[in-house]
Amino acid sequence: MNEHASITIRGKDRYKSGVMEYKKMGYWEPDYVPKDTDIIALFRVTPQDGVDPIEASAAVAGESSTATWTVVWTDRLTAAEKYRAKCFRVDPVPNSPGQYFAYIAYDLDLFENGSIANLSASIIGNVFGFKPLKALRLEDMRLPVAYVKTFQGPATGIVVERERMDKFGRPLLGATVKPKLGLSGRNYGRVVYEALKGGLDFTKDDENINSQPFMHWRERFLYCMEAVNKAQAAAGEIKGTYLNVTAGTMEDMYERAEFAKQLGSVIIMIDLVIGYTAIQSMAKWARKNDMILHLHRAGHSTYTRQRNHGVSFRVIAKWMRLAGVDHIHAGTVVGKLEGDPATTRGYYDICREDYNPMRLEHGVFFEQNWASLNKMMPVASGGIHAGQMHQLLDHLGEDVILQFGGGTIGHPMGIQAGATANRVALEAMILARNEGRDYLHEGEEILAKAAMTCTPLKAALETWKNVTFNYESTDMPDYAPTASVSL
Ligand SMILES: O=C(COP(=O)(O)O)[C@H](O)[C@H](O)COP(=O)(O)O
Ligand SMILES: [Mg+2]
Repeated sequence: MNEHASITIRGKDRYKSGVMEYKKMGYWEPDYVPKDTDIIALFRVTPQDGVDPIEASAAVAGESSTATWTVVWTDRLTAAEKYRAKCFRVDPVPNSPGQYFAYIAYDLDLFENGSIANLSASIIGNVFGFKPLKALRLEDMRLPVAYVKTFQGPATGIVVERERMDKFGRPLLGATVKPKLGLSGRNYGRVVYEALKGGLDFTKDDENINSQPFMHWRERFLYCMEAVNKAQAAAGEIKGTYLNVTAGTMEDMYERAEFAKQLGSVIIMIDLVIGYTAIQSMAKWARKNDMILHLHRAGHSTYTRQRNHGVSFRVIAKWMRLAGVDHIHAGTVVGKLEGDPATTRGYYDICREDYNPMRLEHGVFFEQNWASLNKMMPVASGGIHAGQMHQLLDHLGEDVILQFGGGTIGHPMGIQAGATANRVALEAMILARNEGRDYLHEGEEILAKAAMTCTPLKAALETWKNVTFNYESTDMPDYAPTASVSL
């Protein structure tokens, strides 16, 4: 579609009152070469029937930067040509009739330093409800170094987290306390103790555990930290439990975080639903208070899952690395929740690399320099169990937290046994990898051998051997190896 030349109306006709197509107002500039300092957004645009894709894409550029539905003379009081976002490329989406990838460049001056709220108010502000579009999805963004550097980035980062936790050379292990709701503080603390004593590094609150009538937050924090301290003493290892400080107000969250710190917790937790500004505030608090900050992505699937509308999780992962969380739920591939292997790989790369090359096969459309921002630890959680250890290590690598909630607490011999099964399975797999074995293909054999001297692992493998979640993914990269979609 790039054969189209610029059709911007220039001179005095440009500012005549009335309605003018966005592509004529200067929001379609196919010759524009993005500057190193520009923010670039890639949208998947599905125009209404009969709407020109270029005009639809120019409208997205317009409505996400300076434009409104009619010409306004006040544009002339500004550096309008600079401030207009410019759609510079529109490509049909491979194998998806009626959908187009629109590349839009935004001048850095349009954004406030260090504010996801401000960035998102432009990029995903009004445009998603625009009538000429049937659907719209923000697929990816390129964030210039000059902008990245205005953010704090992860409060602690993978390297320092490993040093503080004294865990090296293997994924970390965790478990979400189950049932999600209803346990009293004392029973909750028992689950934490058993899981940590049995061999896990972390336990965690679930996304919807805050301060309910059956267990107020102080009860939970007190019993959890008692459990952490006892388990550390018993195991001789450093342990932690993510205390969820999510609450209705910032004041309440700070109060809960301060109490967690006072009790000696190394980590606190927040949910994505608290909002970008609250996340950034908690990240600053975490950096100041030497606390690891875990983010549960609760709510994300309402807008990340469908391929034609919403915001890709890869964009949310980028925003969260800027915002400064240390952990982020990023998918398991093999577990119970949405997660195509290639797309998930893309998310993990965004968390863990210093520099992301463009990898269309993983859904990563832009190279991204992270400019020394710390790395985020991805968290794999949701329907995973010890029998998948070889696949988890192969898909997700070493810098990851593997979290088995049901896969620890549901063990037939009890919670400690469930934790031990996971720890032994992981260590057996790491040893096999370090010995140079083809652990992916020999995985079942490696686990079976380890289970000969570990009854808890034997029981785990027997209980969950047939549990798989093989459903078609809804979100996969749209990648045609022959199409040229590089910038
Ligand atoms: O409670 C769990 C997992 O429990 P279990 O281990 O018993 O399945 C987490 O909230 C989800 O994994 C979140 O999903 P995601 O990590 O995809 O955001
Ligand atoms: Mg949960």
